Amino acid sequence: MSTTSPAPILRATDLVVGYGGPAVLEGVDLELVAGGAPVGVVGESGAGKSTLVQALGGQIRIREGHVTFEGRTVSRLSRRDKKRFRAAVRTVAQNGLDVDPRWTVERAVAEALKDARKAGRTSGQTVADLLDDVALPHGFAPRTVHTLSGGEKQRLALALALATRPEALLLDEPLTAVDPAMRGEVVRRLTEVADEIGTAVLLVSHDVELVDRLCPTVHVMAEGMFVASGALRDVFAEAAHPAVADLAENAPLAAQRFR
Ligand SMILES: Nc1ncnc2c1ncn2[C@@H]1O[C@H](COP(=O)(O)OP(=O)(O)OP(=O)(O)O)[C@@H](O)[C@H]1O
Repeated sequence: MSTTSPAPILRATDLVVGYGGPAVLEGVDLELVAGGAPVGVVGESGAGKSTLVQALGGQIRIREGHVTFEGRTVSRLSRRDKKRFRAAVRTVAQNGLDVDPRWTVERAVAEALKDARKAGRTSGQTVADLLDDVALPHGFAPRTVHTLSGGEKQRLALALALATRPEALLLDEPLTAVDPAMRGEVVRRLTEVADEIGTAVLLVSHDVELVDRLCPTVHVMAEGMFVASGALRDVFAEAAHPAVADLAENAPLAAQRFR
Protein backbone atom coordinates (compact mmCIF):
# COMPACT_ATOMS: atom_id res chain seq x y z
CA MET A 1 0.00 0.00 0.00
CA SER A 2 1.42 3.39 -0.90
CA THR A 3 1.32 6.25 1.55
CA THR A 4 0.84 9.74 0.17
CA SER A 5 1.98 12.73 2.17
CA PRO A 6 -0.68 15.41 2.71
CA ALA A 7 -0.82 18.19 0.12
CA PRO A 8 0.66 21.46 1.38
CA ILE A 9 -1.80 24.20 2.24
CA LEU A 10 0.75 26.86 1.32
CA ARG A 11 3.69 26.31 -0.98
CA ALA A 12 6.41 28.62 -2.28
CA THR A 13 8.24 27.45 -5.38
CA ASP A 14 11.50 28.97 -6.61
CA LEU A 15 10.53 32.30 -5.14
CA VAL A 16 12.41 35.40 -6.27
CA VAL A 17 11.47 38.76 -4.75
CA GLY A 18 13.10 42.17 -4.94
CA TYR A 19 12.25 45.72 -4.04
CA GLY A 20 13.28 47.25 -7.34
CA GLY A 21 16.99 46.51 -6.90
CA PRO A 22 18.76 43.15 -6.65
CA ALA A 23 16.69 40.17 -5.50
CA VAL A 24 16.42 39.73 -1.71
CA LEU A 25 14.83 36.27 -2.05
CA GLU A 26 16.60 34.02 -4.53
CA GLY A 27 14.87 30.76 -5.31
CA VAL A 28 13.21 29.81 -2.03
CA ASP A 29 11.10 26.65 -1.78
CA LEU A 30 8.89 26.07 1.25
CA GLU A 31 5.87 23.94 2.14
CA LEU A 32 3.43 24.29 5.00
CA VAL A 33 1.15 21.34 5.64
CA ALA A 34 -2.14 21.61 7.54
CA GLY A 35 -1.84 19.64 10.74
CA GLY A 36 1.93 19.36 10.24
CA ALA A 37 4.53 20.38 12.80
CA PRO A 38 5.54 24.06 12.93
CA VAL A 39 8.32 25.06 10.53
CA GLY A 40 11.01 27.47 11.69
CA VAL A 41 13.05 30.08 9.84
CA VAL A 42 16.11 31.64 11.43
CA GLY A 43 18.98 33.72 10.12
CA GLU A 44 20.86 36.96 10.40
CA SER A 45 19.23 40.35 10.11
CA GLY A 46 18.50 41.28 6.52
CA ALA A 47 18.58 37.65 5.33
CA GLY A 48 15.08 37.96 3.85
CA LYS A 49 12.90 36.31 6.52
CA SER A 50 10.22 39.03 6.71
CA THR A 51 10.21 39.33 2.94
CA LEU A 52 9.49 35.60 2.74
CA VAL A 53 6.60 35.94 5.21
CA GLN A 54 5.13 38.82 3.23
CA ALA A 55 5.47 36.92 -0.02
CA LEU A 56 3.75 33.86 1.48
CA GLY A 57 0.97 36.08 2.82
CA GLY A 58 0.38 37.62 -0.61
CA GLN A 59 1.44 41.05 0.63
CA ILE A 60 4.22 41.78 -1.86
CA ARG A 61 4.78 41.27 -5.54
CA ILE A 62 6.68 38.20 -6.57
CA ARG A 63 9.28 38.60 -9.27
CA GLU A 64 9.67 34.92 -10.22
CA GLY A 65 8.31 31.61 -9.01
CA HIS A 66 4.99 31.43 -7.21
CA VAL A 67 3.05 30.88 -4.01
CA THR A 68 0.10 28.50 -4.07
CA PHE A 69 -2.70 28.20 -1.55
CA GLU A 70 -4.55 24.89 -1.70
CA GLY A 71 -2.85 24.35 -5.06
CA ARG A 72 -3.93 27.67 -6.61
CA THR A 73 -1.56 30.54 -7.41
CA VAL A 74 -2.18 33.31 -4.88
CA SER A 75 -1.39 36.20 -7.23
CA ARG A 76 -4.08 34.94 -9.63
CA LEU A 77 -6.88 34.48 -7.10
CA SER A 78 -10.13 36.30 -7.81
CA ARG A 79 -11.07 39.13 -5.47
CA ARG A 80 -13.49 36.81 -3.65
CA ASP A 81 -10.93 34.04 -3.25
CA LYS A 82 -8.32 36.56 -2.13
CA LYS A 83 -10.67 37.50 0.69
CA ARG A 84 -10.98 33.84 1.63
CA PHE A 85 -7.19 33.54 1.45
CA ARG A 86 -6.75 36.50 3.84
CA ALA A 87 -9.04 34.88 6.40
CA ALA A 88 -7.34 31.50 5.99
CA VAL A 89 -3.69 32.62 6.01
CA ARG A 90 -3.00 35.03 8.84
CA THR A 91 0.24 36.90 9.45
CA VAL A 92 1.33 38.23 12.82
CA ALA A 93 4.38 40.47 12.71
CA GLN A 94 6.28 42.15 15.53
CA ASN A 95 4.19 45.33 15.56
CA GLY A 96 1.23 43.75 13.90
CA LEU A 97 -1.64 44.87 16.12
CA ASP A 98 -4.05 46.62 13.80
CA VAL A 99 -7.02 47.81 15.89
CA ASP A 100 -8.36 51.11 17.17
CA PRO A 101 -6.24 51.80 20.28
CA ARG A 102 -9.30 53.29 22.01
CA TRP A 103 -11.15 49.97 21.90
CA THR A 104 -11.23 47.63 24.85
CA VAL A 105 -9.57 44.24 24.47
CA GLU A 106 -13.03 42.68 24.59
CA ARG A 107 -14.27 44.84 21.73
CA ALA A 108 -11.16 44.16 19.63
CA VAL A 109 -11.60 40.40 20.01
CA ALA A 110 -15.40 40.57 19.52
CA GLU A 111 -14.91 42.55 16.27
CA ALA A 112 -12.37 39.99 15.05
CA LEU A 113 -14.88 37.21 15.75
CA LYS A 114 -17.56 39.19 13.90
CA ASP A 115 -15.25 39.61 10.87
CA ALA A 116 -14.49 35.89 10.99
CA ARG A 117 -18.22 35.08 10.92
CA LYS A 118 -18.68 37.48 7.98
CA ALA A 119 -15.91 35.62 6.17
CA GLY A 120 -17.90 32.42 6.69
CA ARG A 121 -15.57 31.09 9.36
CA THR A 122 -17.89 30.54 12.30
CA SER A 123 -16.00 28.71 14.99
CA GLY A 124 -18.19 29.05 18.08
CA GLN A 125 -15.26 30.68 19.86
CA THR A 126 -15.91 33.32 22.51
CA VAL A 127 -13.79 36.30 23.56
CA ALA A 128 -12.73 34.32 26.64
CA ASP A 129 -11.64 31.34 24.46
CA LEU A 130 -9.37 33.55 22.37
CA LEU A 131 -7.81 35.19 25.42
CA ASP A 132 -7.15 31.69 26.77
CA ASP A 133 -5.47 30.73 23.47
CA VAL A 134 -2.73 33.29 24.11
CA ALA A 135 -2.62 33.05 27.91
CA LEU A 136 -4.14 36.52 28.43
CA PRO A 137 -6.11 36.55 31.72
CA HIS A 138 -9.81 37.41 31.32
CA GLY A 139 -9.20 40.47 33.53
CA PHE A 140 -7.69 42.10 30.42
CA ALA A 141 -11.07 42.21 28.64
CA PRO A 142 -12.12 45.70 29.88
CA ARG A 143 -8.63 47.21 29.38
CA THR A 144 -8.22 49.82 26.64
CA VAL A 145 -5.81 48.63 23.93
CA HIS A 146 -3.49 51.65 24.21
CA THR A 147 -2.88 50.88 27.89
CA LEU A 148 -1.44 47.43 27.15
CA SER A 149 2.29 46.72 27.33
CA GLY A 150 4.16 45.77 24.15
CA GLY A 151 4.06 42.08 25.05
CA GLU A 152 0.33 42.20 25.87
CA LYS A 153 -0.33 43.88 22.52
CA GLN A 154 1.59 41.11 20.76
CA ARG A 155 -0.49 38.46 22.54
CA LEU A 156 -3.67 40.30 21.56
CA ALA A 157 -2.49 40.40 17.92
CA LEU A 158 -2.09 36.62 18.05
CA ALA A 159 -5.55 36.19 19.58
CA LEU A 160 -7.09 38.29 16.79
CA ALA A 161 -5.30 36.21 14.14
CA LEU A 162 -6.72 33.04 15.68
CA ALA A 163 -10.30 34.37 15.42
CA THR A 164 -10.70 32.88 11.93
CA ARG A 165 -9.24 29.51 13.05
CA PRO A 166 -6.79 29.91 10.12
CA GLU A 167 -5.39 27.19 7.91
CA ALA A 168 -1.95 28.81 8.17
CA LEU A 169 -0.38 31.17 10.67
CA LEU A 170 2.71 33.09 9.58
CA LEU A 171 4.49 34.37 12.67
CA ASP A 172 7.24 36.94 12.13
CA GLU A 173 8.92 37.63 15.48
CA PRO A 174 5.51 37.50 17.18
CA LEU A 175 6.61 37.62 20.82
CA THR A 176 9.74 39.76 20.99
CA ALA A 177 8.27 41.98 23.72
CA VAL A 178 7.09 39.05 25.86
CA ASP A 179 9.47 37.93 28.61
CA PRO A 180 11.07 34.50 28.06
CA ALA A 181 9.03 32.59 30.69
CA MET A 182 5.71 33.93 29.43
CA ARG A 183 6.87 33.48 25.82
CA GLY A 184 7.22 29.74 26.49
CA GLU A 185 3.72 29.59 27.99
CA VAL A 186 2.12 31.53 25.11
CA VAL A 187 3.88 29.37 22.55
CA ARG A 188 2.82 26.18 24.37
CA ARG A 189 -0.84 27.24 24.29
CA LEU A 190 -0.60 28.48 20.75
CA THR A 191 0.84 25.21 19.46
CA GLU A 192 -1.87 23.28 21.31
CA VAL A 193 -4.51 25.39 19.56
CA ALA A 194 -2.77 25.08 16.17
CA ASP A 195 -2.58 21.33 16.65
CA GLU A 196 -6.24 21.12 17.65
CA ILE A 197 -7.49 23.02 14.61
CA GLY A 198 -4.86 21.74 12.18
CA THR A 199 -3.28 25.13 11.53
CA ALA A 200 0.07 25.09 9.72
CA VAL A 201 2.53 27.36 11.54
CA LEU A 202 5.59 29.15 10.20
CA LEU A 203 7.72 30.71 12.92
CA VAL A 204 10.36 33.30 12.05
CA SER A 205 12.45 34.29 15.03
CA HIS A 206 15.88 35.29 16.25
CA ASP A 207 15.09 33.22 19.36
CA VAL A 208 16.82 30.03 18.29
CA GLU A 209 15.93 28.32 21.59
CA LEU A 210 12.25 28.94 20.95
CA VAL A 211 12.42 27.81 17.34
CA ASP A 212 14.32 24.70 18.38
CA ARG A 213 11.75 23.85 21.05
CA LEU A 214 8.84 24.28 18.67
CA CYS A 215 9.96 23.31 15.18
CA PRO A 216 11.25 19.87 14.17
CA THR A 217 12.26 21.41 10.82
CA VAL A 218 14.21 24.65 10.67
CA HIS A 219 15.46 26.57 7.65
CA VAL A 220 18.52 28.76 8.06
CA MET A 221 18.38 31.76 5.79
CA ALA A 222 21.29 33.84 4.49
CA GLU A 223 21.34 36.34 1.64
CA GLY A 224 17.87 35.42 0.44
CA MET A 225 18.37 31.66 0.35
CA PHE A 226 17.90 28.64 2.59
CA VAL A 227 21.49 27.57 3.22
CA ALA A 228 20.67 24.71 5.61
CA SER A 229 17.44 22.90 6.45
CA GLY A 230 16.43 20.11 8.79
CA ALA A 231 16.31 19.38 12.49
CA LEU A 232 18.39 22.01 14.28
CA ARG A 233 20.46 19.17 15.76
CA ASP A 234 21.55 18.08 12.24
CA VAL A 235 21.97 21.64 11.00
CA PHE A 236 24.38 22.42 13.86
CA ALA A 237 26.16 19.08 13.52
CA GLU A 238 26.93 19.71 9.86
CA ALA A 239 27.58 23.46 10.15
CA ALA A 240 28.12 23.48 6.42
CA HIS A 241 27.57 27.21 5.94
CA PRO A 242 29.13 30.20 7.77
CA ALA A 243 25.60 31.43 8.61
CA VAL A 244 25.08 28.29 10.70
CA ALA A 245 28.32 28.93 12.59
CA ASP A 246 27.15 32.50 13.29
CA LEU A 247 23.85 31.14 14.52
CA ALA A 248 25.59 28.69 16.86
CA GLU A 249 27.70 31.52 18.22
CA ASN A 250 24.59 33.55 18.99
CA ALA A 251 22.65 30.62 20.46
CA PRO A 252 25.35 28.78 22.44
CA LEU A 253 22.86 26.87 24.63
CA ALA A 254 21.02 25.35 21.68
CA ALA A 255 24.29 24.65 19.86
CA GLN A 256 25.92 23.03 22.92
CA ARG A 257 23.06 20.60 23.37
CA PHE A 258 23.83 19.08 20.00
CA ARG A 259 27.61 18.82 20.26
N1 LIG B 1 10.35 47.84 1.61
C1 LIG B 1 11.62 47.59 1.29
N2 LIG B 1 12.25 48.31 0.33
C2 LIG B 1 13.54 48.05 -0.03
N3 LIG B 1 14.29 47.10 0.56
C3 LIG B 1 13.74 46.36 1.52
C4 LIG B 1 12.37 46.57 1.95
N4 LIG B 1 12.09 45.67 2.93
C5 LIG B 1 13.22 44.95 3.11
N5 LIG B 1 14.20 45.36 2.28
C6 LIG B 1 15.56 44.79 2.18
O1 LIG B 1 15.43 43.41 1.88
C7 LIG B 1 16.41 42.64 2.58
C8 LIG B 1 15.70 41.58 3.41
O2 LIG B 1 14.94 42.24 4.43
P1 LIG B 1 14.01 41.44 5.45
O3 LIG B 1 13.29 42.44 6.26
O4 LIG B 1 13.23 40.45 4.69
O5 LIG B 1 15.12 40.68 6.32
P2 LIG B 1 14.95 39.91 7.71
O6 LIG B 1 15.71 38.64 7.57
O7 LIG B 1 13.52 39.79 8.07
O8 LIG B 1 15.68 40.88 8.71
P3 LIG B 1 15.45 41.14 10.30
O9 LIG B 1 15.84 39.86 10.99
O10 LIG B 1 16.37 42.27 10.60
O11 LIG B 1 14.00 41.48 10.48
C9 LIG B 1 17.22 43.65 3.41
O12 LIG B 1 18.38 43.95 2.70
C10 LIG B 1 16.31 44.86 3.51
O13 LIG B 1 17.07 46.03 3.63
